[in-house]
Amino acid sequence: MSKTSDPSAFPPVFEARDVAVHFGGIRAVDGISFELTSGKIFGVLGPNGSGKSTLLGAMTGLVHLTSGSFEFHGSAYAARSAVSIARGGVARTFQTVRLVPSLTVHENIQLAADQIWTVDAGDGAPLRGSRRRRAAARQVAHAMELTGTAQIGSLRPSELSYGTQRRVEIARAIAARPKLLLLDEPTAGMNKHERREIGDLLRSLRAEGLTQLLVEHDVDMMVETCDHLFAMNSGRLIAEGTPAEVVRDPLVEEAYLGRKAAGDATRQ
Ligand SMILES: Nc1ncnc2c1ncn2[C@@H]1O[C@H](COP(=O)(O)OP(=O)(O)OP(=O)(O)O)[C@@H](O)[C@H]1O
Repeated sequence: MSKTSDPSAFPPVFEARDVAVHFGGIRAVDGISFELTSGKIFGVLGPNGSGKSTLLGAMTGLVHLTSGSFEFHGSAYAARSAVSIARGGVARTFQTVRLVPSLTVHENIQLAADQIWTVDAGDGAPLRGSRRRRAAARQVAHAMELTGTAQIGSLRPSELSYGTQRRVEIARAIAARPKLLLLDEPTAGMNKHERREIGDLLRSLRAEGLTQLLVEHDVDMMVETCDHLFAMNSGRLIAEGTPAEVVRDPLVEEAYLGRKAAGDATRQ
């Protein structure tokens, strides 16, 4: 159980129970359980190939579970399609930028809102016509404001720095008005300044109550940004707790931090 949760006061937003994803003989995710509670930033640390992206893929319906189950706001969803999971409120960004090159920033962000906005936030009634368009436009404007992309709405992805493209991707995910946002290495390829900006952005999303699960290799950023960390190795959860606890865990040091340090030394 997540140490950040008090089950009686805050039922989990998301629960994974003994989840496994096998590709033939490869146990990419090998029987892990965890809970995500509301309005916090959770992080997943782990060396290359430890199963982090496969886990996010399974959580978003892009990868089939071999066994185990997920619950989102108390409802099972392992068998649902990726589209229905997204419509249900789980959004994600990918390791590589996936913006549509021929569309402007605004159009890219609008795309997500158009696909997702089918029901009213309050009463769940289907939204149609101008009501639907107005609701989507409000959410697009809000996502662009939050991510600092409002001033670049008319530009195309090729005119933006890599870091800004990543921010547009986050804006697109937020425009789908998720209840849970999964971020796969959002700061990959960014400089220190851009990484700090992304950290600030994730904290401002947390202040709005958005639950987030972040996969990152930048340990400093994870420690600064996350409320609770999970550490994976060879498809298994080897530690969880506060960032300070997890980075000091001997199993994590051996599996991830030690190996990274050795790798860094090799490259120098
Ligand atoms: N579609 C697939 N078919 C076969 N094997 C796969 C597939 N996807 C992932 N794997 C394997 O599953 C394991 C976990 O991979 P995964 O990409 O989830 O790790 P990761 O922790 O996200 O790694 P990285 O940090 O490098 O992105 C690896 O051994 C990988 O080669």
